[in-house]
Amino acid sequence: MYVIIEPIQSGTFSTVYRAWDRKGQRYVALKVIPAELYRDEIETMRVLGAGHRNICPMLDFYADETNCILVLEYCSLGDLCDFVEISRRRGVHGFTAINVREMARQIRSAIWYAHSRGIAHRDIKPENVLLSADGDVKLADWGHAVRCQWSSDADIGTDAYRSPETFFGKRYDNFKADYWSFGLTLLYALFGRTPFNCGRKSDGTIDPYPNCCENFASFVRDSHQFMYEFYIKPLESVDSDRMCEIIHICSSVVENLLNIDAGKRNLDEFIRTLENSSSQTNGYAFQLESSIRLPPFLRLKS
Ligand SMILES: Nc1ncnc2c1ncn2[C@@H]1O[C@H](COP(=O)(O)OP(=O)(O)OP(=O)(O)O)[C@@H](O)[C@H]1O
Repeated sequence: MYVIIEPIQSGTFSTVYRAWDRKGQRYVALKVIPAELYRDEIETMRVLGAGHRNICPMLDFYADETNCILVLEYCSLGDLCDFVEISRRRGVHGFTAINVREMARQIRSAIWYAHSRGIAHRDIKPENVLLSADGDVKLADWGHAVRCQWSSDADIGTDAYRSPETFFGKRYDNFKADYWSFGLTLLYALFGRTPFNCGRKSDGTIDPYPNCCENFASFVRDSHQFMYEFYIKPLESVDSDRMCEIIHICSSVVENLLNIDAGKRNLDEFIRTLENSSSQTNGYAFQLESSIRLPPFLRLKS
C-alpha cells in the first residue's frame, strides 16, 4: 500500500521515511517507532484529530510486537531547523527568508488548540515545526506530549529549548513551559541560534543551564540588554525598518514568552503585541514607544 522512497531523518527514537501512498495517490511520511514507545504518541494524535491546519495529522497507523508505523501527512519543505540552516548557507537570515509574524500566528494557533484539549507538547523546537508545500506550519512529534497541565518531570524535551523551571523536579505548568520553547523556536527562526546550553558535571550528568550558563545569568540580570548584545548587535546591513520590526518581535518574545516568572508568560498578549505593530507603517518605532514597554536600546536609537 505504501512504497518507501527514501529515509528523511532518524530522530532519537524513530526513523522517518518519505513514501508513496498508492491508494491515496500522494506522498506520506512514515514514522517507525519501537513498539514500547508508540502508545502515548498515537493516543495524543487521536485526541488532536485531523482538524487543525497547523498540526501535522496522523492519517493511519500500523503496529506489531516490535514496531509501530505512523502514517503522517508529508511536509515537503521539511523542518524549520533545516530551512533556517539552508537559508543561512545561502547567506540569507531567517528573518528575511521567513515571515516570522505569520509563522508565530500559526504555531500559536497549534499550541492553543492542543492546550484547549488539555495536551501539552513538551518538545517544541525548530525540528518539530514542519513546513508544508503551501507554506503552512505543522507542529509535529507529539511523542513527549502529556494530557495534563501540571507535572514534575525533570528530564523531558530538548535542553536548549526547555524552560528553566523544568529542570529541577518541582511541580511546573506544562503549558507555560511550552510558551518558553515557542519563544526560543521563534528566536531560532529569526537568527539561527539559541542562547542557553546545559553543561556536564564531573560525573557526566547534565548540569542544567539555569545553574551553569553565563548567557542565562546575563539574561536574568537584564533580558532586553542580553537580547541586544547576543542577537541584535552582531547584525550588519539590516535596514532600519526591518531592524525595528526584528527588535519589536524580540521584545514581545522576551516580555510574553521568555519571562522567568512562568505565571507571567502570556500567549494572547504575545500575539496582541505582535499584531499591534504589523498595522504600523514606516517609522513605527516612534509610535510604538507609547504602546508597549520597549527595551532601552530601542529608545536610545530613536
Ligand atoms: N510528516 C513529515 N513530513 C516531513 N518530514 C518529517 C515528517 N515527520 C518528521 N519529519 C522529519 O523527521 C524528523 C524527525 O521526526 P520526529 O521529530 O517526529 O522524530 P523523533 O524520533 O521523535 O525525533 P526526536 O525525538 O529526535 O525529536 C523531523 O525533524 C523532520 O525533519
